[in-house]
Amino acid sequence: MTTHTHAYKDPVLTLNGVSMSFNNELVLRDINAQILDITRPKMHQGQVVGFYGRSGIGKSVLCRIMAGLIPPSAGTVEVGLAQQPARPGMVGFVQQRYPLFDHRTLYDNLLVAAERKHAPEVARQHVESYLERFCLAPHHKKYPAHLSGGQRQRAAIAQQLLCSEHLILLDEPFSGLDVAMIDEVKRIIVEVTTMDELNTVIIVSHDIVTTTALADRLWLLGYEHDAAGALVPGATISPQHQYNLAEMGLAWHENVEAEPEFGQFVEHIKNEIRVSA
Ligand SMILES: Nc1ncnc2c1ncn2[C@@H]1O[C@H](COP(=O)(O)OP(=O)(O)OP(=O)(O)O)[C@@H](O)[C@H]1O
Repeated sequence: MTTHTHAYKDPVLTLNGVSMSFNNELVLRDINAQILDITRPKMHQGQVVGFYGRSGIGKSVLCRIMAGLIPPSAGTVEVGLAQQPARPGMVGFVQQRYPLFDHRTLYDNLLVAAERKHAPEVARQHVESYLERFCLAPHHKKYPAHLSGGQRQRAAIAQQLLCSEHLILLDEPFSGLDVAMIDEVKRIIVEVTTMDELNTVIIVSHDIVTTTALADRLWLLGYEHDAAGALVPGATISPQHQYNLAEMGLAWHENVEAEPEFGQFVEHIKNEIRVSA
């Protein structure tokens, strides 16, 4: 196992007693979790959090709460070094269908996002730099309908990064992609986290191997049982289901997936997911 030294600083995301009910049905129960800014020697790299759980357990609901799109029934979400309550637009949220404005070119889609945060001239510079970084420059005059699935996805990630405050949620970024595209999305996620030490990407995925290989931290949403063995209503992320891969020597590094400890850990996670619902 490779040892990678690291240190933690201030929080960049705090979930404080988050619960959510719909029509008296408790979906999420008392979630307490925190992501701290991580520093590594000679590296300015952010973090990737893999977020897992059985289908229908509440991952999308928690993402919408973290993105400030819906308020929780109880608890708070605080974002960024200033630890401000999450508001719409603060947290980038790339949903599966990659929503872009169909009647605007790719360039204009990105410019609208960048102008939410920057003055027009600075916004243009940011858009041009992101078009280059995400290999989208040759397509900047195209409308979303004329982009490939992968290009739309890269555009949606760039759009959310341009207007958000370092935190970005990706909902199933690997689903429906061929192996070459999965490699490309992985490269982009690594690129996003290496852009800025504060950049944090939360990946909701059923693709445990691909996501764990990229992750520094994992959250597993599941149910708990009471002392009598009965299921407690409402899914939560218990402390033992908040894994710190940096401390386990399994945080992202070249070819981590080839290491025997990685394979054993993935099997452990799969088993935990099987028994968590
Ligand atoms: N607006 C709503 N009103 C009522 N119930 C809702 C609402 N939104 C979500 N739910 C319920 O909350 C639960 C969790 O849904 P959610 O979409 O978060 O699951 P998920 O873990 O993202 O599932 P999947 O992996 O299949 O996408 C489901 O039972 C769903 O029906």
